[in-house]
Amino acid sequence: MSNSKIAVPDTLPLLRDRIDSIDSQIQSLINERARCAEKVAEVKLAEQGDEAVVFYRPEREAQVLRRVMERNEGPLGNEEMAKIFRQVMSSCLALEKPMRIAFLGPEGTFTQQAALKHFGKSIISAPMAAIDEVFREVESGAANYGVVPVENSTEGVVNHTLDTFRDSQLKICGEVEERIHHHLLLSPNVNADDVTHIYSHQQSLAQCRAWLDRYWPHVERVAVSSNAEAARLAAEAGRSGRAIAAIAGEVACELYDLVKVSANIEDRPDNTTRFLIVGTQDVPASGKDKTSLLISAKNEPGALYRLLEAFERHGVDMTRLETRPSLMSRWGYIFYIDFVGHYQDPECQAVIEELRDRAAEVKVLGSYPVAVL
Ligand SMILES: O=C(O)C(=O)C[C@]1(C(=O)O)C=C[C@@H](O)C=C1
Repeated sequence: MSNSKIAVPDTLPLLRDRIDSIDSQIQSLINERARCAEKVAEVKLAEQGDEAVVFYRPEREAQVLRRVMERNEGPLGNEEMAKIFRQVMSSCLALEKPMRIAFLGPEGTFTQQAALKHFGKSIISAPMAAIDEVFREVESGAANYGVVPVENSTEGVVNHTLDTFRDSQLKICGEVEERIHHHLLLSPNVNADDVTHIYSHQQSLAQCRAWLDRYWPHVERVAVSSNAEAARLAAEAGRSGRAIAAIAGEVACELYDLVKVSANIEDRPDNTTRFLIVGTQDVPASGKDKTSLLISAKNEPGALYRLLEAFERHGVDMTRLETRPSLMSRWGYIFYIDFVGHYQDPECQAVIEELRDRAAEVKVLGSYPVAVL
């Protein structure tokens, strides 16, 4: 008989006794798991050496979380259960080695929210002022990994992130998707009727454009470096009695003690942002992976067709294509292509080889597990 079929008592004291006893078993098991992780760290150090040791293994984490979801029988939902295991693994990894994660700051940004979703809460947060600073922090070894936004379902790509990959040797080690909910926030010291300006990041202002046109058509919109910065400025203004509202998310609202004037004001309810995890390691296949490429192509008729044709012929599923103008006058365009599969899969290897024959440059930005959570 499986555990889920054991009879549940039906009085409050008995139910609580039962919960206490289960908690104690769960706690012992979590510590037993943590001891295994400590041992894993010793084995990795012995096998790989101090310099080369890689504690964080995105492909293994993705496999663990997928398995949790597959075997889950409820009543807790699959995602809810995976989130619990996400945090257990985060604690275990911190025991092996605490990870310093650089992200597009300041504290309270959606990028920080994405970093916590991907790595769990047991990380050392390192907020950076700009996307290229996130890259530099990882390149210099000051941070283990970085988190940057790459595309939004309403506003399209974050060009700055794509452009930074041109000159960086960093690899994409993972992706994470976050549903973006924007709120109009104000200091509790001021009145909504007195609002003179609305601050936010330019992308957030754009994502709420229709709502702003409808409800705040005459209030000046001001683009600032991030929505968390907008929240900080709104809080600061409120302290001197100035009514400046901010558009930002939940984390920023809490961090700066603001109140929500209106919640979920984004024009599209399915507004989602995709973030990338950048690091220095090549991630082995997890069984469900994506690969990102950067391709410089000559500006000549049929150039893009010849690139795409290779995907079709080998049956490799392309999930994204972005075009950026090349910075070097000699080449016309840079394409960013995402496709399903790992670069070591035979059919993906075949495509990449053909692309190398047809393009000026093909850079594999990384293969990484498809986002689980
Ligand atoms: O399997 C490993 O390599 C581990 O280090 C263990 C573990 C885990 O807790 O399950 C922890 C960190 C890694 O990122 C992956 C998995």
